[in-house]
Amino acid sequence: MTGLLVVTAVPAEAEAIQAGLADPTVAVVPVGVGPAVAGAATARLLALAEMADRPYRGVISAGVAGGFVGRVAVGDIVLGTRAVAADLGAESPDGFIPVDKLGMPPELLGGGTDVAVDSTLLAALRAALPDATVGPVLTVSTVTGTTASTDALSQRHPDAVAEAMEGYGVAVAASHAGVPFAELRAISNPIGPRDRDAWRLRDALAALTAAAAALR
Ligand SMILES: O=C(O)c1cccc(C(=O)CC[C@H]2O[C@@H](n3cnc4c(=O)[nH]cnc43)[C@H](O)[C@@H]2O)c1
Repeated sequence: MTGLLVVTAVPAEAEAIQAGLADPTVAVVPVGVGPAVAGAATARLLALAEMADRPYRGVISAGVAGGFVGRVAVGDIVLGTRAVAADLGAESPDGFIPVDKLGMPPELLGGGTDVAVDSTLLAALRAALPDATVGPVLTVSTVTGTTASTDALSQRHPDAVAEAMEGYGVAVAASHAGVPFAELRAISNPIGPRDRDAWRLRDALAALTAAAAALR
């Protein structure tokens, strides 16, 4: 049995986590941006480890994220309770319809649009990061960037704390491999009208480095 696998979107996130790690058995791999590439790359890493008879004992989707204003602040650490595929579905004149409400056979939906994180892994992370905000983390393929879409998303997910672009894909890969899943994010920007200059990447990456000691 090997240690934990931590997957990030970009190398800067992986380097930030690597810089704070205390446990040498944790592997940190930047796998790419978005749920499809992150899910496929994670599935491959998990399968290779399994074939080598060195399965990972957990996989964590980690990196920076947008935070819902009023629920979390820039620089905060978030621990996901569920990874929610928030834009997987259909638009309609009456609003967004999640894919699991479109009448498709459930077996085609791979467990639905909402994957719970592993309770044991989450409990260990909560104990090590008592100041973290805990709640559902949305996975989107398009970064939310208007007031209208922010309000709609916030109303559809009143308990969600953050959005990022990989968690659901990594969660599905973990679920198919039978490996416990969790999500750890540092808030780099508020979710809202797009303002790339307002992103506090350096602060968020520093928060990731500080949080990385909890990954063991
Ligand atoms: O340019 C850099 O130095 C740099 C350093 C670290 C990270 C990046 C990214 O571009 C990260 C992309 C990654 O961040 C997540 N993210 C962050 N904010 C949001 C958001 O408001 N909505 C959705 N996703 C967000 C996401 O997981 C991206 O993959 C650049």
